[in-house]
Amino acid sequence: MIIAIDGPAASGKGTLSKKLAAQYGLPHLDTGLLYRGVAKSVIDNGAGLQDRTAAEKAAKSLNLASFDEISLKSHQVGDAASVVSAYPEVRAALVDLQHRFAAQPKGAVIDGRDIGTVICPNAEVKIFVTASPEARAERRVLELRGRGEAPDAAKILADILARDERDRNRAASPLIQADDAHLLDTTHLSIDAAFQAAIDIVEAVRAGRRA
Ligand SMILES: Nc1ncnc2c1ncn2[C@@H]1O[C@H](COP(=O)(O)OP(=O)(O)OP(=O)(O)O)[C@@H](O)[C@H]1O
Ligand SMILES: Nc1ccn([C@@H]2O[C@H](COP(=O)(O)O)[C@@H](O)[C@H]2O)c(=O)n1
Repeated sequence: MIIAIDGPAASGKGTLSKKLAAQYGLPHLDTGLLYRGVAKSVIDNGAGLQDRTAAEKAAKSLNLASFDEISLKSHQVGDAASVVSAYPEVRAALVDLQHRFAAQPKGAVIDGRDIGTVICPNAEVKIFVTASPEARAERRVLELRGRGEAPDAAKILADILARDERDRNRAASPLIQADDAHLLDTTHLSIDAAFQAAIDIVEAVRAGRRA
């Protein structure tokens, strides 16, 4: 079974994906980490984010084994990732890896922005996770505080809005809800309630396929 989870930044995709993967015994891929890896590599190599050749080279030589998730998960790297992810050549370089992950015998839970629309259009279950920008910014602020940082809440909200704008309006694989995706708005849901709602969606789809 392939479960495709898409949605904007800090909507709770990763949290839900990890929990669904544990629930159903499936491997999980956070595709945002791939784009973050490309952005970090470009930055570390001293190239500018507008340098498309450097970004494509970084995407083609991405080494997952060297990923340091903590540094990749920083707010700045997330913003940089949304710049390089708009380059079609970067996206193209990362498609095979995602397809190979999805082709595992038991299936997979994969989260990102274009999983239900481009990477796994035939996924059995598609969930589009969303939440208001304010709720997402508040979650991100709490997350960063938990890591010992002192984020500026107004700037975090502005950055989330700017990232939404870039991700939704780019030409290559924009963030969009697939026609057959189930919308899950977590604005007023706790993590546990959102997880239960996601399980309800998966179980309803499975029951429908059995019927
Ligand atoms: N329903 C929820 N209620 C409150 N906090 C939540 C909820 N879901 C997730 N969170 C918290 O919000 C933060 C962002 O969640 P998460 O990393 O899952 O989002 P994401 O969509 O994967 O983000 P990104 O795409 O930017 O990586 C985390 O600190 C997480 O614990
Ligand atoms: N399938 C994907 C996944 C991510 N992106 C881009 O990467 C940025 C960071 O992603 P996070 O999920 O880790 O926040 C994101 O803003 C997107 O620009 C993507 O394009 N496609």
